[in-house]
Amino acid sequence: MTGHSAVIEVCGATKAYGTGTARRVVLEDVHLRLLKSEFVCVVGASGSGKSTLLHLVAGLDTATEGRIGVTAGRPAVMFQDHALFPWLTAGKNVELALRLAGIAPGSRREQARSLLALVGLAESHGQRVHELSGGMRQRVALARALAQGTDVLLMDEPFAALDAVTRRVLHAELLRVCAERGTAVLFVTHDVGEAVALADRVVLMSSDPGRVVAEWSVGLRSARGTDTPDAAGLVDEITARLGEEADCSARR
Ligand SMILES: Nc1ncnc2c1ncn2[C@@H]1O[C@H](COP(=O)(O)OP(=O)(O)OP(=O)(O)O)[C@@H](O)[C@H]1O
Repeated sequence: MTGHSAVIEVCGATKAYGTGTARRVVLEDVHLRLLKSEFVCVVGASGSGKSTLLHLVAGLDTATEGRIGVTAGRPAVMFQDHALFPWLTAGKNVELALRLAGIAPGSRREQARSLLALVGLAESHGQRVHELSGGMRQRVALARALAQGTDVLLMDEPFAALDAVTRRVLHAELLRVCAERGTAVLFVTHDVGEAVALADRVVLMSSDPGRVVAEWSVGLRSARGTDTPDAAGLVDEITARLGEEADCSARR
């Protein structure tokens, strides 16, 4: 991997599914680089290959061409569906991840407690997942992802199923936790407002095939996470460009 502090480096990644006349190029020559502690949101129309890109970076699928480098082993992944064990307590779910990360049995319980406290669930250690609200479950999922102890977190619409207020609270929590731990985040969403609220950088993908076609540095334009006129202007600008891309792909 080139560059000192890049934690994710995607170089010319192409992904095609099928063969012969059924071959379909979903991603084409995608380049993307994330530095330590950087928060990058990927937006694009449905089917533009955002999830596919995340799967490639996660090592859940392989690129047809190109190279994908991730430092510090396997990144943690968090999806819209929390995928927790509902019959286990919040604490046990996190402890399980700690066990898989090779943490010694004696310190798992304490570490699970402090991770749950970090995501604002200090009191819920002993509660079973099925007793928790949707927002609380996503917090447990975040604690479990953090339990893997990696510098890189990959998130695919993790808050899409939550109401606006809960989502806002979790945005603030996520930014705080990642800043505290120096975690880099690659976050997929089709909500441009969410992207501008969270990201240092927003990357826009085209469809058919998915390519990185535009990029905005949010920090240069507005303070993230706030309802400033600059942030609203940036949301409008990115949304307009997203619309142009959707029109282009509809004409192809
Ligand atoms: N295993 C697969 N086999 C064949 N085609 C696939 C496979 N996985 C994804 N695709 C196709 O790749 C394209 C991109 O899918 P992907 O889920 O990455 O898009 P997306 O931008 O994340 O979409 P959305 O915003 O709707 O979640 C879609 O047309 C999808 O049908």
